[in-house]
Formats: sequence, structure tokens, C-alpha cells
Amino acid sequence: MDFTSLIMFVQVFFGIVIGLYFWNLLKNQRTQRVSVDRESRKEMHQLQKLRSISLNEPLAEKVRPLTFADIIGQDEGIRSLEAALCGPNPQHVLVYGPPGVGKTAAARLIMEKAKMNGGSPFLGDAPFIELDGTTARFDERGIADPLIGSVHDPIYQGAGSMGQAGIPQPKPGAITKAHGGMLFIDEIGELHPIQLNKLLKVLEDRKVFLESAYYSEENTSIPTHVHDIFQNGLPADFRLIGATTRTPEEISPAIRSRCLEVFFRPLKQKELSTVAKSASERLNMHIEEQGLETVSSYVKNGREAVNTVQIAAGLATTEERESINVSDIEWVVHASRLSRRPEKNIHPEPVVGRVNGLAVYGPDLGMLLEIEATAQETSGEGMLTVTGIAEEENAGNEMRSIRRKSMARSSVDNVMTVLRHLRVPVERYDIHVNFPGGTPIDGPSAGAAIATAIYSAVNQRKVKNDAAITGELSIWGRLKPVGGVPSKVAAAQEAGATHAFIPADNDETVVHQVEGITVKPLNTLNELFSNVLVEEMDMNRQGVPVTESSS
Ligand SMILES: Nc1ncnc2c1ncn2[C@@H]1O[C@H](COP(=O)(O)OP(=O)(O)OP(=O)(O)O)[C@@H](O)[C@H]1O
Repeated sequence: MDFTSLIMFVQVFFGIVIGLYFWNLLKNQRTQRVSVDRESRKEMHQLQKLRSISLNEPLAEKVRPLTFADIIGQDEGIRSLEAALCGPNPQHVLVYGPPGVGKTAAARLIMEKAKMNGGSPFLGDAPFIELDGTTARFDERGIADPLIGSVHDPIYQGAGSMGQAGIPQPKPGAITKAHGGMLFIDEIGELHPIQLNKLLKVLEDRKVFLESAYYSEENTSIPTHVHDIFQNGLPADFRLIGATTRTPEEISPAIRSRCLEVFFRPLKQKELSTVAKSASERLNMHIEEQGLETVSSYVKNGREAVNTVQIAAGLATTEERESINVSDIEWVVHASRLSRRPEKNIHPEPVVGRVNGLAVYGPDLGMLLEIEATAQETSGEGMLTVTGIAEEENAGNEMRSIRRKSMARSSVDNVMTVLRHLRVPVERYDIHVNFPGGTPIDGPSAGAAIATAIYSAVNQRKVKNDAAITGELSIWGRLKPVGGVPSKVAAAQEAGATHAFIPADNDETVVHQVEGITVKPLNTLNELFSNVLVEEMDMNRQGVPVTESSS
């Protein structure tokens, strides 16, 4: 074999080896592709099989409110939502309220309502995006952030062909998906502070800038749209609806200052009964009147009312009945370990030392606050006992927390000074003030009611049982304004009171309209006593005259 033949032989040999190599590579790719296709066909078949199966519409879906009229008892909240979002200049909104009272249901309906308004900036296809603040977790390296958006860097697995080409890929978050529409964040109070801060920036800029160490302006292999996103940001112009079960004080002032605040209130017993009734109607089930009464006296909110009816309906259906009996409801109540709603009603008759105070807790929950006092004349120096309250309480926030004497206890001490000033000889009596029932007492606003209870006990004068009182006391016996008056008056009316006495400085014109209760604004404790004490004297004890206080 001469040299040329040898060269040719080597060339042919290497040609065959290289050819075999590429042929093998191609074959492998084809086999891989065939097996991927086979696997995908199998998965698609499985997916189609799953899709072909469908159960009935879940009961929870069937009873979901479809119009605002289906949302019971929240007319005021819905009106505020409409005012904020359905006009030509929609605002960001924070919706406060206890769990299960219709916040989400109303938010889901507001977009359609807004679109009906010709002047609204929301277009016909404006999106409504929902996100849950409790599950919207994010990765601190920015790999994943369902709210703000993230960048999928080429180092990460599954970066695909763009990744192989070293291109960082921006992934839009909910704020961009909601562009031109509304972003509803349920439980916004649970968002991580870092996410909240990022959200605030977006609300300000109406776009979001994403960052990546793999992005370079000079990199010409990066496609134009990625350059555009990194340089100009992703659009994020939307209106925020944040719902929370927390109180306004617990929400960051920065987000509050950018939003209109809307309040959804707890549902009254009658309203819960209506929610239960309409749920049973949607399920095509009849429910006895007494059954409705039982539901509404155990459940605390609309969701619980609907759930109770659903389980009872399920029970009736399995027994092939078309109506829900009281016993079905009782069984559900028992099985779900529901406890009866505390019924705070006014006392049936006037009693010495017993006063209907008014409290408010949570964002908007008014409640009747029972206050009892007894006074026993003593030869020595009188003692003051206060029960039914915490002796000490925490105040402040996460940054600065302090322990202080209970506000209710301080309030009683304040009342004793006021009564001494009014020449009520409290020092001659062992006085016991009790707050039964475990209702939270915010202290100062119960001052006027506590003073009435002690004054009534010392003078043995009965207090009108149909009167409810709220007001802080100045040390000179003047009634000072308090918070939550509308909710307090509504609670008083629901508990059966016919008269509510509030500080004149509150000037809550709105409360004058509560049906079935007369609201009387007063200036001084003396005016209050002459309005709420029954005009009779117990002859066993000398009534103590009240002198006019200087205020
Ligand atoms: N006021 C109401 N009127 C009619 N149905 C209600 C009302 N409140 C709650 N429901 C029923 O309860 C379900 C749950 O209510 P929704 O999710 O709107 O409550 P929410 O206030 O958003 O509660 P959460 O704070 O727990 O998310 C609704 O789908 C509806 O069936």
C-alpha cells in the first residue's frame, strides 16, 4: 500500500467513524424524542381522562353570591366599594372585616359593576387577579415571587434554550397580570413586609423593574423584548383591593395612607338566618323556620351559616329528603362543635347597680357591655374591688411593647375621683364593680357607664334597663367623645335598648337614624344621671344629691 492509499484509507476510516458518531447521535435524539412523545401521549391521555370526569357543581359554588343583592347586610361596605372603584377615578381600597362576611364575594363582583360604568377606565377585558397574602411566599434570591414577578436566570434548571444561550428570562407576577384591571389580595395583612414594601413601590411607579446579575445591556444575544423589560420595566398599573381580618391599627400606615378604607361588619342574627335561607333555596332544599333560628343562633358568620346548611343538606339528600329538619341542623351544630352565640340582651327590668355599657372590638364589632356594682356601707375606710377584667395588659406594637395597668381598672379609679368631686361619699362604702361575660373592655369609653353603676349602687337608685351608655369621663365629670359610636348604637338597638346616651362632642349625625332607638347626646355626668336613673328612692338609704360640676 503506497502512501496516498494510506492517507485515503485513514480519511475514509475517520469519515466512517465521524459518520457513525453523528448517525448514532441522531438516532439517540430520535429515540429520545420518540420516547418523550410516547410519554407525552400517555400523559395527555391521562389528562383527557381526568378532564372527562366531573362531579356535580360543589355546593359551595352553588351558593356563592352572584349579585350584590345576594350579599346580605353589607350595603354600606358595598356602597363604599362602588364609590371607590366604579367611578372614573378608581382608588386603591383596603377592606376590613371579620372572616366570612362577604369581603371576597363583594370584591369578585365589583369589577363587573365597574365595567358597566361608561366613564370607568377599566376596559371590557380588564383582568381581575386574585392572590392570597398567606401563601404568596417569595424567594429572597428573586427566583420566584408570584406577586411582584421574578427572573429565571440561566443557571437554573429548566432554563431551556434561552437559558442555554445565557439569557435571563423575566417572569411577570400578579401585579403585571393585573395591569389595566384589579388585583385582589386576600389577607393582605399577612404579606411579608419585604413584599409589602415592593408592592408600595409598584403602587407609586405603576411598573416594576426586575433585576438579574445575568443581564447585560451589551449582550447582543439577549432578545429585544428582554432588553425592553430590563430597561423600561414591566407594566403594573392596576387598582389594589386588599382584604383583611385585622384591625386598621395592625396594618402598615404606609399602605393605609394610599388606600381608601372600607368596612364590612359582622352579620346580625337575623341576617345570618337570611344567608342560611337563601343558601337552602339555591340548593333547592326547604328548611324549617326553627332550623333557621338554630343555625343563626350558633354560627358567627355567613360562611359558617352556608357551611352548616350545606352539610345538613348533604345529610337530608343521603336520606332522600327534600327538606332540612331541625334535627339535621342540631346534628351539624353538635358535630362541628359550634357553641351558641352569646346573647347580650338588656335586663328585663331596672335594677340597682346594673348598667348597659357599650363596647366595640375588632374593626367594627359593637357589643353590649354589662356592668354591675354593689356598695356596702362600712365603718372604716371603704374598699374598691374590680373583677372581670385583666389586671395588666400589653400595649404598643411589635417595635415597642409596654405592660400597663388595665385600662378598665384605671377607668374605675378615674370614676371614683369624679364621684368624689361630685360629693358622692364613695369612701364610706365597700364598692365592688364587676364586668361579667368576658366582653373586652377598652376602658375609657366605659367611664360614664361605670360611674352610673357606682352612683346607682351607692344611692340605691335603679338604672333604666332600656338605656345604653357610652362615653369617656373627664376628671370633672364631663362626657368626652369615644370611638365606634355607630356600631355601639347598633349593638344597643339589637340588644333591645330603646335609648342610647352618647357624648355630645361625638356629634354622630348618622347614629340618629338607627331605627328603634333614640340617641341622646349629653355633656355631663349629671345630665346622664338625670336621664338614666329611675325616679324613685329606696327609703333604707339616703339619696345623695349631686351638685353641678364645674367642667
Ligand atoms: N354577607 C353575606 N351574604 C351572603 N353570603 C355570605 C355573606 N358572607 C359570607 N357569605 C357566604 O360565605 C362565603 C364566604 O364568604 P367570603 O369569602 O366572601 O368571606 P370573606 O369575608 O372574604 O372571608 P375571609 O376573610 O375569611 O376570606 C360566600 O361565598 C357566601 O356563600
